[in-house]
Amino acid sequence: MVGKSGSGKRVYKASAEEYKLLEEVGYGANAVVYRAIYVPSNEIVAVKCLDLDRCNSNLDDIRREAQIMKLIDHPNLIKSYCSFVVEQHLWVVMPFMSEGSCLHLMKIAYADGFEERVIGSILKETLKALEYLHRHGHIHRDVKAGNILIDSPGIVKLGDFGVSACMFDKGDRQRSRTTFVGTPCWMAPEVLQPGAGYDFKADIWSFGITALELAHGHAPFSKYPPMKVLLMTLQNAPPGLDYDRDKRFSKSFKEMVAMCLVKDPTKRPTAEKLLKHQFFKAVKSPEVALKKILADLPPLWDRVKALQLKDAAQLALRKMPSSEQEAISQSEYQRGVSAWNFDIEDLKAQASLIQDDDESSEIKEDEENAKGSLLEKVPSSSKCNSGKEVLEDEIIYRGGSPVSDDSRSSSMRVEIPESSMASTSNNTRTDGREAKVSENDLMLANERKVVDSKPLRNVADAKKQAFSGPLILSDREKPTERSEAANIQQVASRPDTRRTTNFSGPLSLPNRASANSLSAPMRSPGGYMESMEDKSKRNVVQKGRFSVTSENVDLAKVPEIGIRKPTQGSSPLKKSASVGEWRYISKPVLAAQYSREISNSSLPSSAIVPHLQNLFQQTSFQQGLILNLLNTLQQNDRPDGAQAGISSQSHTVENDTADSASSERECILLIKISELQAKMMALTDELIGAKLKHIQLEQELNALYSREEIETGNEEIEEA
Ligand SMILES: Nc1ncnc2c1ncn2[C@@H]1O[C@H](COP(=O)(O)OP(=O)(O)OP(=O)(O)O)[C@@H](O)[C@H]1O
Repeated sequence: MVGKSGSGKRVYKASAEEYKLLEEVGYGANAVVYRAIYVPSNEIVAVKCLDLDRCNSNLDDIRREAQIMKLIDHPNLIKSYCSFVVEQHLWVVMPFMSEGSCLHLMKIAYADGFEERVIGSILKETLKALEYLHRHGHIHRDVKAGNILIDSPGIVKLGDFGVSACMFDKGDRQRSRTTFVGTPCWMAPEVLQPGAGYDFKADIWSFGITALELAHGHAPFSKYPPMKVLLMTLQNAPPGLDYDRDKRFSKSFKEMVAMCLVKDPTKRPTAEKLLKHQFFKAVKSPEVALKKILADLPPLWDRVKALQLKDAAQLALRKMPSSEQEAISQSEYQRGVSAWNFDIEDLKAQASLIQDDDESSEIKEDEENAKGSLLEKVPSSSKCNSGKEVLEDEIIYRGGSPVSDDSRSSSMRVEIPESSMASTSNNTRTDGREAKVSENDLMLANERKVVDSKPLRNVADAKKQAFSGPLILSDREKPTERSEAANIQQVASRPDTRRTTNFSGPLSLPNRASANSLSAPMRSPGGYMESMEDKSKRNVVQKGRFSVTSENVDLAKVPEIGIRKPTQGSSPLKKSASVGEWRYISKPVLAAQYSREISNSSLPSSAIVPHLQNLFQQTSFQQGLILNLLNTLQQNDRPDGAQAGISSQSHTVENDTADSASSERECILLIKISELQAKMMALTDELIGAKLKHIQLEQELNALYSREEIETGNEEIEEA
């Protein structure tokens, strides 16, 4: 089997042996992307390795989709040269976009977003791609900065079309799919609204969100937990560029964004019409507009590594036993990974976790700006904690409204078996490679490390991993069998990071356990529209798990960074097969080993980061344990006898003294721990900065060397 390049001249063989995978240049919810060499012609290409196991799809359908991707022919769309199956992966060969995605660019160098002229140029190219797709009856459904790819010297292409996340649901697959996939921040309200159905105008909404993302460096609401974003998208006024706050942007840009972000899809312009908007008239060609932002950047793979390291460090720092799910989901969410499987039970559970103590100004601004019609129906005092009610009203009941046409509804509705709910295991990286940062990753050399198809085999290995440990800190293993008492006990034994900031009063239990134990089944008909011609055909918003996928960072690996790799199963932190479940193995022996290794070696500063992370994790974990012990002490000493077997009479003066002494100790410990945390964060930031600087210096040095070599060569020639 062979494929052809866009020009129709080059032929690509559909066989893994013909491709040499080089560095990892990107990762998404379902795929890892590599720079690769097409051996027969020595050409650089990109190979996207899509994990079919995670797609929950019929192979023929995926093949058909890949064919569609091959047929696409537009300068602003990434087309595939060919695709083929390697074990449980689909390899899609496509042009290599040397500057990566706009999201990567922002993360590495433009955290606050791009200048308007850059944005205009990127958006115009993207819009041309959308216009082409829509004209041909396709909806992209995943327009976002992470899917807008750039090649030097400024070619902009929309990617992730056709294969990503098995977006094209047709025929049988529509019925068999058990997850509703999308990237919440970018999703149009009608997409989130079960039963509403949607068409190509959903792309225009996502396009508007992408404009905001490029302007601010992040999508609106990205700091909120995912389920809150769903509610906010449905209930709040649409986000937009603020006329005062976003002074640096022109009126026409603001207008253009506002046109896209209208809740009623029929009122949004088509891509064709939008292209004629005033804003796009003055836009320069991307080669000119993007030149400045692409200058002086390290190679894509080094950027990706740096980002991975940063992500890993951030997650590790935030990672605490009871907040691991929030940390991961938040990270994924902010990255805009499109693998969110919505499950109302989990949504309800998450809703109960929403707190109004968000500190970021963005969140406050968002809340101030939010003048949602539906939200107004909810008493303000209960908005946050009543997320559950809001969900029930707005999602469950509306979503569950019966579809009158029985035959249609039977083909639309999908009820996920309990087993599949329990087995949603998306925690391993999509290609099965050890996530993120390995010892090699930490080496800053510009060596081009060649990888083979080993990562694909590792998937199976990763899945086979037995996760066991003496201390199980998850309450999710058997939700239906667990008693409330057991929940409480388990939660009591689980440290909660939020407590660390609360230095006074008794340590309260989080409500996650009870929230998570909600188990009422829910079905939800929903709406996808396949194409413009197919508007009447309603698709399924299926029940699935609100699954947290952490392909981006495998925290289980973080403690291993920079040290000898422990044997399988000996990592102190393991992911279990079920979502969000973590098991901790407290191992002082490992800690001792780490410190021995650190002190015995002259490691470069970059290699120390992971050790710091590890120390930090251990500290956090110990902190959790201390808190739990203190909590248990407090509960046992409580005078009201609420705890079994304790009577008020037993509360003596000694107990009072012990109480105050222990709470004093608790305070001191907590303060110390917080100080340690702050120091660790500062150190990690510093080291990451140093690493990036190192890369840059190395490049400069290399350039100097080669210049010198050339000069010496010239001199020799002259002398000769
Ligand atoms: N052709 C390419 N050249 C260079 N980098 C690429 C290419 N294709 C994809 N990437 C990088 O890989 C990342 C992931 O790819 P992609 O979005 O296709 O995967 P995915 O699993 O579908 O992700 P998502 O979760 O965003 O849907 C992109 O964000 C981009 O940074």
